[in-house]
Amino acid sequence: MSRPAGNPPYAAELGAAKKAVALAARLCQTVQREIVQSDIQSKADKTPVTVADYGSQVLVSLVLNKEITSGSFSMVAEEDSEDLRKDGAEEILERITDLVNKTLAEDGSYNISLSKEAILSAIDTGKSEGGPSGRHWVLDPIDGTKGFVRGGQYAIALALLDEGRVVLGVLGCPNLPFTSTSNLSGSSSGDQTGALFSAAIGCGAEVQSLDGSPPQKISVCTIDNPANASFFESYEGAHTMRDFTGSVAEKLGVQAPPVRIDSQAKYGALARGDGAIYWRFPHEGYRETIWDHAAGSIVVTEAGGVVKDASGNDLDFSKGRFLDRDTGIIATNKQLMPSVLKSVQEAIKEKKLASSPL
Ligand SMILES: Nc1ncnc2c1ncn2[C@@H]1O[C@H](COP(=O)(O)O)[C@@H](O)[C@H]1OP(=O)(O)O
Ligand SMILES: [Mg+2]
Ligand SMILES: [Mg+2]
Ligand SMILES: [Mg+2]
Repeated sequence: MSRPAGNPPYAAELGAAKKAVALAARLCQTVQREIVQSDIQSKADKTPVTVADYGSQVLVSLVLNKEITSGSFSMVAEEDSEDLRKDGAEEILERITDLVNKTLAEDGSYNISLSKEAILSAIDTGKSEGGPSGRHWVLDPIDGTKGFVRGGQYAIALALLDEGRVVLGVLGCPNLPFTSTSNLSGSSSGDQTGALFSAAIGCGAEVQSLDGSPPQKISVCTIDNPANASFFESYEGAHTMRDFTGSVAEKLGVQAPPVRIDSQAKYGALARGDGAIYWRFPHEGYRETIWDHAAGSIVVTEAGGVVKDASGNDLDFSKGRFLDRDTGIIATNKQLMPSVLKSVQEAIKEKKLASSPL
C-alpha cells in the first residue's frame, strides 16, 4: 500500500490507534470512577470482565473502522459477545450501550449512536485468529481487569500485526503517573496521571498525556549492573510464580524489592526507564495470549529494550491468538538481558531438578 512521501511507515494506522485508545480510555475512566458490583461479570474461565472491557472493545473497533477505510478489517481481541446474548444480560448490555453512546456524544468526532445489536456486532469484530499473513489489529480492551476493578493500574493495549510481525503498538495507561512510577505508592505529588505510550517499527517509542500533549521520545534505562536494577512483576500473585522470580532476583544480586503493578503498564514504565527489568512466569499450563504482550513488547523494543522468552527467543505473534513461546517472558535493556537469561535458565534447571523424582 503506497503512502505519501515523507510519511513514516504506518503513520495513518498509528494515528487511528492513538485516537481509538484515547477514546476507550475516557470510557474506562468514567466506569472506574463509579464502578458498581453489577458492572463486573465473571467469565467461564473465572476471570473478571466489566462493562468497560466490552465498551472499550466497541469504541476501538468503531474508531479503527472509521479512520482506516482501506483494506479489509481483521482484529484479534480478548472479548466476545457470547455472554451478552444470554438471558439475564439485558441490563449489562443496556449499560454498555449507554456508556458507549455517551462517550461518543461527549467526544463529538462521529455523529453516531449505536443500537444494542450494533454493540454486539462491534464486540464480535475481534474474533479473528490472526496468523502469519495479512494485517490484524490485536486488542486487549482492558489489560489488567483485576487491577481495574481494584482501582489500580490497567492498560488499553492495541497493536498491529503485519505479515506475522508486530509493527505498531499503543498502550493507554489512565492511572499511571505521567512522569514516573517512582510515586506509585499514590503519594499525592500532584503528579499528572495518565500516559499514552506508542511505537511504530523503526521509529522509536514515545509517551504523551492521554489528552494529547506533544509526544516525547522515551528509552529504557542504561543500568548494566543487576545490583542496581529494580524489577516489575504482576500485582496478582496468581499471575506469576513469585518464589521462582525471587530466586532469579537473588541469583542476579538484585537488591531492590519488586514493583508490583497490574497490566502492560509495566512495559510502558520499563520503556521510559522507571525500572530495569519486567519478567513474568505464569503457573504451568497457563497459555499467554498475543493481546497481553503485542503492544507492550514493541513499545519496549522501540525504546531500545529487548523482549525474549526464557530460552532467549523473540516472542512469536504469528501463530494465532496464543503466543508460541517457551516458559516465561523477560523484558529489559540490552546490557542486562544476558545475565538475566543466564540466571533464569539456571533457576529453571534447579526447579526441574528439585521437582523431578529422585
Ligand atoms: N491466571 C493468569 N495468569 C497469568 N495471566 C493471567 C491470568 N489470568 C488472566 N491473566 C491475564 O494476563 C495478564 C496478567 O498480567 P498482570 O498480572 O501483569 O496484569 C492480565 O492481562 C490478564 O488479562 P486481563 O486482565 O486482560 O484479563
Ligand atoms: Mg481478561
Ligand atoms: Mg490481558
Ligand atoms: Mg483484558
